[in-house]
Amino acid sequence: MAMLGSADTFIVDVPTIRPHVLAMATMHSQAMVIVRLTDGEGIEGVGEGTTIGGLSYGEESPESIKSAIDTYIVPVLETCDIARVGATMAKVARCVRGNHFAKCAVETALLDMAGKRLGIPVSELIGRGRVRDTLPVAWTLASGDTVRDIAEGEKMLDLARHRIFKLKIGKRDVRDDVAHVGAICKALGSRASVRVDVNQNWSEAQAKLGMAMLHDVGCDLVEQPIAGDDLAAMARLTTAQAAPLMADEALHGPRSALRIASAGAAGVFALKIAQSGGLFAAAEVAAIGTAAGIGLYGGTMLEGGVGTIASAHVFATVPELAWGTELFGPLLQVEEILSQPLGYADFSLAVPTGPGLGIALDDDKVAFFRRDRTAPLFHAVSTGA
Ligand SMILES: O=C(O)C[C@H]1C=CC(=O)O1
Ligand SMILES: [Mn+2]
Repeated sequence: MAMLGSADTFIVDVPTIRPHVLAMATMHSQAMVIVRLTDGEGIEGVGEGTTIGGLSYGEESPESIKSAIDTYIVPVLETCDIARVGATMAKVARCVRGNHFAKCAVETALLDMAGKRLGIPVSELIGRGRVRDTLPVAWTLASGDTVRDIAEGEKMLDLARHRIFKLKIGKRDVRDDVAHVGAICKALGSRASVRVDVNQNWSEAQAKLGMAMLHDVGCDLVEQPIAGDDLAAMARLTTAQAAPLMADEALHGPRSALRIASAGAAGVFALKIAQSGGLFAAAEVAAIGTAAGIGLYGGTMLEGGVGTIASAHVFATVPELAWGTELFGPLLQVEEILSQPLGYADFSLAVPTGPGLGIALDDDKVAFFRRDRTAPLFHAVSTGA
C-alpha cells in the first residue's frame, strides 16, 4: 500500500543542437513536461510528457499535458493505492478520457516508483519482462539541407552512433523530396538503412507516386505517408507498394492497433508509449502487431532522457524488434537533464539496469531549463577584479 505524498509538474524547454525540420513544424527547442511524484515514504518517481511542435503534431500540447495532470489526474491519484499501478491507471482512465501523453507521463512516474520499491527495473514490470539490454538507435537527418544531412550521416557512421537514418520529408514537391532521399541513399550506400517519415503530408495519389519512386532509389521504409485516419487508403498502399508502410500517427493504443492490423493497413508499427497512452498500452500494441505478423519499430516523440528511457524499458521487452528504434531524442538536445549520461555506443542505447527507470534528474540542469525558473538564466562571470 502506498499513498501519494507530493506531485510536482513543470515544463522544461531545452534548445536543439540544430533546427529540426519536419513537415509540420521546425523545432529549435523541445518542451518537455516533467512530473515528479513521491509516495508517503519519500520514494520518488519521474515521468515525462512530450510532444512535437506545440499542437502541430497531435491533440495535446505541453501546456495541456501539464494542466490535465495537475487539474484532473493528481486528484485521482490522491484516492488510490499508487503501489498498484495497473489499478491506479484504470481509475485514471475512468475519470479522464483521452489525454494519452499526460497519462503516459503519470504511469511512467508510478512505474519508476514501483520499480524502486521492488528493487527491479521497469522493464521487469512490463509484459514478460526484459529480453534485451541494448537497442539499435536510428538518427533523423532533418537539417533541411541535403549536403548537410549527408555530412551528418557520415559523422554518425564514423562515431559508430547510428547506421539507421530517418529523413523527414513531405514539405516539398514529391519529386524534390525523392531526389533528396536518393542523394542520401547513394552517398551512404550499403553502410546504412535509409527510411522516410512524411508525417501524413501526402495525398493518396502523391503517396502512390512517392512510395514507388522511393523504393526505386533504395529507401527501406515509408512512415505515415498519408492521413492516419484513412485506413482504407493505407491498406491500398500497403498492398500495392513494394516499400513497407509504417503506421505512426494512425496508432493510438491497442484498439487502433487492432483496427489497423485487421484492415491490413500497415506492414510496420511505430511503437510509442505516449501515443499509446502509456507503457502497458504500448506493450499491448506490440503484442497485437506481433500476433498479426506486423514488423515493430521503437518510435519516439523526441522525448528527453526520462521519456526515452521509459520507452527503452518497454522496447527491451519486445521479443522481435525487426526495425530497431529511434530513441535518439536526448542527443538532439543541447543537454541531457540527467545526473548520469545515457549509454549511447556501438550504434545502440544501453537500457539502464538499476531499479525503476534507473536514471535520475540533474536538479541544477532542471532548475536552469524550467520554463517557470526564478533564478537568473546565466551565472555571473567573475572578472577576477
Ligand atoms: O515520428 C515522428 O513523427 C516524430 C519524430 C521521430 C523522429 C523524429 O525526428 O521526429
Ligand atoms: Mn513519425
